[in-house]
This record gives sequence, C-alpha cells and structure tokens, in this order.
Amino acid sequence: MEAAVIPPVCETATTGSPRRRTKYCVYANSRHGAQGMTLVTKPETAASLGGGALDFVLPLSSGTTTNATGLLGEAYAIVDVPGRGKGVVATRPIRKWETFMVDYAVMMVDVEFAVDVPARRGYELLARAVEGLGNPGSIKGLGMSNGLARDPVENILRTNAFRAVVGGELHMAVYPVVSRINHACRPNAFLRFYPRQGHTVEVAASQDIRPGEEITHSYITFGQVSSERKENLKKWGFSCTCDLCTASSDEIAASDERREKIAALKQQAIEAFQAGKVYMSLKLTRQILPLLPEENMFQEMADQYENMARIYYVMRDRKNAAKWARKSLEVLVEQGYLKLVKEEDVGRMFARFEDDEGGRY
Ligand SMILES: C[S@@+](CC[C@H](N)C(=O)[O-])C[C@H]1O[C@@H](n2cnc3c(N)ncnc32)[C@H](O)[C@@H]1O
Repeated sequence: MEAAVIPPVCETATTGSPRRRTKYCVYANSRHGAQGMTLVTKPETAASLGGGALDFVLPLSSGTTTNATGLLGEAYAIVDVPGRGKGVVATRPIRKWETFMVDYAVMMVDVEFAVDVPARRGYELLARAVEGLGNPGSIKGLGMSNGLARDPVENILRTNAFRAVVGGELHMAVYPVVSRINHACRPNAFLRFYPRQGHTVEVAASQDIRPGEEITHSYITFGQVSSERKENLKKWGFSCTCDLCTASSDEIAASDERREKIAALKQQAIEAFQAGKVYMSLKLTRQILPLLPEENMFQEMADQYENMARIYYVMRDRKNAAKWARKSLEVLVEQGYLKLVKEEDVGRMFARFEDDEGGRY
C-alpha cells in the first residue's frame, strides 16, 4: 500500500530556557491500520521508535472486521445508553474469558505537550493531528464530558485517553472503539494492552455476557468500596450509574462489607507470613479465595493462588506448592495472559520465591 505519511509539523515550547525548549511534532500516517495513526511527541521519542513508528503491523483478530466508523466485531455494537452517552452492548452470547474485541491506538500525545506548548498553538497542532488520520471521524465523534477542557480535542483526550508508554515517555492514547466502553464497578470485561504490538488492546469477558447486555470494564483499581470509588471516579468527571452503584443500599452495603473483608484478610495474611506464621497465613489466604468470585475480582485469582504456592513452598511442601503454582498459571492462560502452562514456568516461579528469600508475600 502506498504510504500516506505527511511531513511532521512542529512547534517549540515557549517555557524553559531558550536553549532547552522542547520541540513537539505531529507525525501522521493516514493509512496505518484501519483508521490511520497520529503521534504528537518529541522528535527524540519518534526517532527512538525507528522508521516503523507509524508502520506497525496490525494483526486483526478473527471475528473483527473494519468499517467506516472503526473496528467493529460481530460480537458487539455501539449504541446510545440512557444517561451515559454511547456504550457497547453484546449482539450475541459472549463466553467467559472469550476475547471478543481488538482495537488499536489511533492517537497518542505526549503528556508534557499540554504543559509545554501554549494553548492556542497546542490546539492547532492537536486539530492537525486529528486531520492526519485516515478517518478523523473515529476521534471527532468520541465522547466529550470533561468540564475543564477548553478545546474539543483536549476534551476528547481527557474523556477517553489511556496512559501509554511510547519510547520510554508517558503519552495519552486514544482507542476509538474501546473508548466507547463505559465503566462499571463490578464489570463483565477487562482489557489487555500490548504496547509492543502497535499499542493493541484486546477486550475479553470476565463472565458470560448475554445478547443486549452492556459491556463494561473498570476505569479504576478493582475491589474498592463505594466511598473510595466515588472519590476516585471524581477525576473522570462523572458520577457512576453502574448496576452496583444504583443497587439498593442493602446490596451496596453487603458488597462493601465483602470488599472490606477481602482487604482485611489480605493484610492479615501478609503480616502473618512476614512474621513467620505460615500456617496462619495459609488459613487466611484460604478464606480469601471463595470471596473473590462474589465480587467478580477475577484479576486477583492468579495472585492469590501464587500466594498459596509461596506459602507451601516456604513450608517445604513442594507437592502442594507445585499444585497451586500450576493453578495460578492456568488462570493466566484462561485470562489470555499466557499461551499455555509449561513445567519450566512452575520452576521459574519457585526460583522467584528463592530470590525473594521467602520474605515477600
Ligand atoms: C470513555 S467514555 C465512555 C464512552 C462514552 N459514554 C461515549 O459516549 O463515548 C467515558 C465517559 O462515559 C460516561 N460514563 C462511563 N461510564 C459511566 C458510568 N458508569 N456512569 C455514568 N457515566 C459513565 C462518562 O460521561 C464518562 O466521562
């Protein structure tokens, strides 16, 4: 395919001493992937990525097709969700752990750009970055719900961007389809990022999802109680209307109680292990395991199974240590982080326990 890389357009910051003023450029390739790709970054960062910065090979997963509005798979559709703008719903049953969506960053902006470049010129460069895409509509149509932004592209970045490290520098990255997925405090899906593969993100189900059901992921760390979630979602600028936050006060209180219990047990298990009370630590960790599914805290399972393996390892019970190590690795396979469980992975886990001198839980 003929390349469609436009010559970079640059701007030098007006802050800092004249010799050390940072330069930022817009690099765009309108034919990268389905939508194009645009990068607003320092020339050194672009250079560190080599010639392939805007020319990643984008492997489309099966079941994913492209159309004018973005990467659309047959498993989901983007629809209006009352009170939450747009959202994503399942159009067929999605099985637990199934990977049903793949998306790519189409726009990445160095986080320091907004601080270093004066607003008016910065907004011009951002607009140019969007126009450099093969399909500017994939960015322009995204949600804007940030009350502090003074420019539409800034608003889109603030509402939708994820953090991404590009050439060692922190950037904001926008994914046109994944950005449509709303937050839930007990979500039914999760994201796996692949920064070294063209900043791809995959979305997988953490439970069975019915047709018509909204697909959600968590914008914040899992397992928080309602008051903490409210505080942490403030920086996203919305008050959450997910199923858990709009449940009855009894249900919210029961969930908070379970989450507090899990947090307390985790803390006590660590303290017992560190004090050399391994039987106590084992007993406490065993109590955590059945509580996790009740809050769908699936992303903790592998860690807790690994903790079981570590405790048995320190107790010199190699048979049980290997059993729990395998269980932990099996969870990572189910969740798509690992291809398969190899015996050498169990050995590697044990070597890690040795390196930690059994001291770290
Ligand atoms: C990344 S966007 C998600 C897609 C967005 N709804 C759209 O129309 O494109 C984040 C914005 O969606 C809305 N949103 C996401 N999850 C929500 C929730 N649980 N409750 C209320 N609003 C939510 C908020 O306006 C938030 O700033």
